[in-house]
Amino acid sequence: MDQKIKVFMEEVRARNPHEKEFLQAVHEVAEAVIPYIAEHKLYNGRNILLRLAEPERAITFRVPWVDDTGEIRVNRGYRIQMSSVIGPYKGGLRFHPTVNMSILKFLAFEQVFKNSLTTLPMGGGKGGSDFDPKGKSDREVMRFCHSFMTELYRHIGPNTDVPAGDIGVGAREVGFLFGMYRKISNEFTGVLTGKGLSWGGSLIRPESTGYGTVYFAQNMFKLKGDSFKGKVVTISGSGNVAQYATEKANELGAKVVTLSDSSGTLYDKDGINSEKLAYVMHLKNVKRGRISEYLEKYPTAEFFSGKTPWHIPCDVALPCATQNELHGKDAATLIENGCICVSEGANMPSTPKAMNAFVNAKILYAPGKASNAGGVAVSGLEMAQNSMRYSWSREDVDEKLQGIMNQIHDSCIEHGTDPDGYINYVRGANIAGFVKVADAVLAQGVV
Ligand SMILES: NC(=O)C1=CN([C@@H]2O[C@H](COP(=O)(O)OP(=O)(O)OC[C@H]3O[C@@H](n4cnc5c(N)ncnc54)[C@H](O)[C@@H]3O)[C@@H](O)[C@H]2O)C=CC1
Ligand SMILES: O=C(O)CCC(=O)C(=O)O
Repeated sequence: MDQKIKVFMEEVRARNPHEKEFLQAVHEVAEAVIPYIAEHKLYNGRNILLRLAEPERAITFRVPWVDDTGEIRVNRGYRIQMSSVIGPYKGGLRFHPTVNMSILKFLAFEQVFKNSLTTLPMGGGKGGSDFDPKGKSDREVMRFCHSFMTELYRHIGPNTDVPAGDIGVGAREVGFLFGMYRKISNEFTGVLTGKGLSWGGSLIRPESTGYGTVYFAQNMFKLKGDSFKGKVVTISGSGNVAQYATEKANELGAKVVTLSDSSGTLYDKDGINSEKLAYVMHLKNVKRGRISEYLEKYPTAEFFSGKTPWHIPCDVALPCATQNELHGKDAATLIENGCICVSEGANMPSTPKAMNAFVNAKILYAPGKASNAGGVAVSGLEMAQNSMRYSWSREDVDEKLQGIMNQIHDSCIEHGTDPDGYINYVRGANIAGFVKVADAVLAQGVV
């Protein structure tokens, strides 16, 4: 089997030689799915995974814009349309200086399997730009978003490709992007999700990724007769996903003691309660400051400059910042310190060594494509509400989100249970995500 995986990866590597993150994401899926294909004749000899590892379309484009000093700036825009076999391309836009083809292709590839897991009819895509919103004025961000959309609009549409937010793209950016799309297409359609409530957005979409990550962990605990009550939780990041994971973990009786950003980790041993979280939300979403500024208001907290949260002892770790932010040695430290559950809010935050360490230690470990699927799931519900020209209540959407997270958890159990009863959620998520897409690929022929 190792030989089959090696041969497959050689072919993918030959075509994408320098795309480290993309190759990492493909390898993780191949390790689970190639043995499964070998045991299921229906999928044998059809090169399904090879086809899924090649984007249907990868678009790059120039994004010129004018900064506040009048200087003309240029960034690169991207949209990777990975697979539309089970529905329109769906996935976020990331604005961050590290954005490149490898990162967006890994994200688009993950998105195909994640969206399949949600049970909703959505294909996979991802896009973005190397534009850095940090330190830019609202007007600069608006001019950039408008320019970005004047090219992107010709490649997307409510039945073709429906982008949303990701790192660096939140409610403000989605607003500017939607405004330009509406103007140049002369249509008001659900072409983006994560929209404002008064113009087609869904209740619970801002909360959904963070809440979903906690709901997934709650499911893992439930199976063991355990819960979040009294657990100490470390969270990385302090953006959208981290904020709402904190809110839900607090609500379930846990104590969240860390948040972070690219400058370091905030540690508040007394817990980041709802009052302190409101301060963080203002700091990050309105003031757009650094997490270290928390200490100006709550001076008993500590700040570890340049460090991630994983050295702080905890029962539960929720990585909610970015890819490869949790290394093998961090996983070893977490396990040594008694961590019993890791649920990923970010996409591929654990390196392969860290993933193996969690699985080998047989702790509860959920990979992002399962545990963070709540965000795109509620995006799918936003699309459904837009099509109906109707809005569901907060309770309705939250109940549907919980139902979807439960179903994803059940699919992982179905495909990931080891003979000794341990649930390998990595294998479970990859196989369950693959089966639905593979069946559609077979039904539709070589296209
Ligand atoms: N927003 C959504 O609905 C979804 C987001 N995700 C993933 O969740 C993660 C966080 O995304 P959001 O919270 O939406 O973005 P955001 O832009 O609101 O927040 C990103 C956070 O990550 C931190 N961060 C970014 N790069 C970092 C680095 N190199 N080192 C340390 N910290 C870093 C930022 O400081 C910030 O706190 C990403 O991996 C994203 O792909 C996954 C599913 C859905
Ligand atoms: O809501 C969406 O369409 C995208 C969410 C996303 O980017 C993700 O799941 O990583």
